[in-house]
Amino acid sequence: MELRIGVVGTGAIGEDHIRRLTEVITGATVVALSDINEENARRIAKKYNAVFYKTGNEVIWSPDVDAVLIASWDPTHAGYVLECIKAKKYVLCEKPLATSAEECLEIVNAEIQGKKKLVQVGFMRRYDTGYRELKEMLKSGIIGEPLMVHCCHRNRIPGPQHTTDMTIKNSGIHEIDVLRWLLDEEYESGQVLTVKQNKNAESELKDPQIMLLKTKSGVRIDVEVNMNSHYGYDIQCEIVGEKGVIRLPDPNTILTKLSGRNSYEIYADWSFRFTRAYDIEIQQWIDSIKGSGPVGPSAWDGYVACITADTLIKARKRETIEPIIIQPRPEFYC
Ligand SMILES: NC(=O)C1=CN([C@@H]2O[C@H](COP(=O)(O)OP(=O)(O)OC[C@H]3O[C@@H](n4cnc5c(N)ncnc54)[C@H](O)[C@@H]3O)[C@@H](O)[C@H]2O)C=CC1
Ligand SMILES: O=C1[C@@H](O)[C@H](O)[C@@H](O)[C@H](O)[C@H]1O
Repeated sequence: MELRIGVVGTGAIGEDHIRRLTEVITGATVVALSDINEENARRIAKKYNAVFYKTGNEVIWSPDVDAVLIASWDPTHAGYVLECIKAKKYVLCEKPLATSAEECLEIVNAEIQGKKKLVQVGFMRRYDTGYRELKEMLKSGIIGEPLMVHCCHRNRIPGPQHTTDMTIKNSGIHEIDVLRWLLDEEYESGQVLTVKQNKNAESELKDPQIMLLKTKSGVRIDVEVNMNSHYGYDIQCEIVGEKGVIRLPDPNTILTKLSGRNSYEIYADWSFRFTRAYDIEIQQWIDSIKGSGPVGPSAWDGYVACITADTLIKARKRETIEPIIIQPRPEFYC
């Protein structure tokens, strides 16, 4: 049975997910889409033989749509996810789940009231081969207990209208989620350092920033989130354990030997770096919702990531170390 998918938001990743659902993923067809950029959405609808709807809610409530993928701007996510829960439809929402922890809790409570897990959040790094291997190695105990984690999240240039808070809530939120998943424990406290300003950054944008996190067991984490690396998209993660160190591999690009140099390509952005992870994420989402329901990052994971990001933003503004206070996890998400 082909699952009929509606897509809300057909910008960069929305269009890429539509291509993926059409050309790579099996068992699903994009039948409907919407975007406030009507001209672009109509172009994509024509290209993929889907129906254009004027509003996202029309896509969500359409009887021709079985499940929804949300890839519109961050502040629109919560409203659309709540609408999907009302319509009792499965939804894969790009990260962040919402732009505040309060909105995330509203989603969590609506899902619990509906008595059915419908929501998955687009934390695709959990599907990246490198991160999965790191998790397996940590579990094997080969490096002993993890003690420290050093990460870099470097973007070549920021997207339009990128703000200082978004560096944490839109970009750094990937590390917030994936490190909690890797280490399999919650955070205790967080802090953000701003550093000497990159003069290539827009003047209002504090860039780069360093997120510092401490987990409940005492693991210390530092993450450089840099929106203006200029040289490329570069994701690094090194875990220092009691007996050794493990490190996320760089993407497997071709080694070129030319003019007296060895060189590897560095990808320009996330769409190249995580292509395979998105493919696996979406295929597993489709397969799971045809079966007993989503098994990927839940609305609860979306909430924990968001409250952590909110706390880090507060810590940066106050120049303090802030406790990360997470509500008790409801039985529904255990
Ligand atoms: N998992 C990942 O690695 C990535 C996730 N994302 C997430 O995906 C979302 C979209 O990001 P991009 O595609 O890079 O941005 P984009 O700006 O290229 O596309 C966003 C689209 O949303 C549309 N939109 C805005 N308000 C809307 C509304 N009320 N209803 C319907 N459409 C609306 C815009 O017109 C635009 O076409 C963001 O939430 C972002 O955080 C983006 C890139 C990578
Ligand atoms: O989610 C993503 C973007 O929205 C974000 O802006 C980038 O910084 C991330 O690396 C990318 O994965």
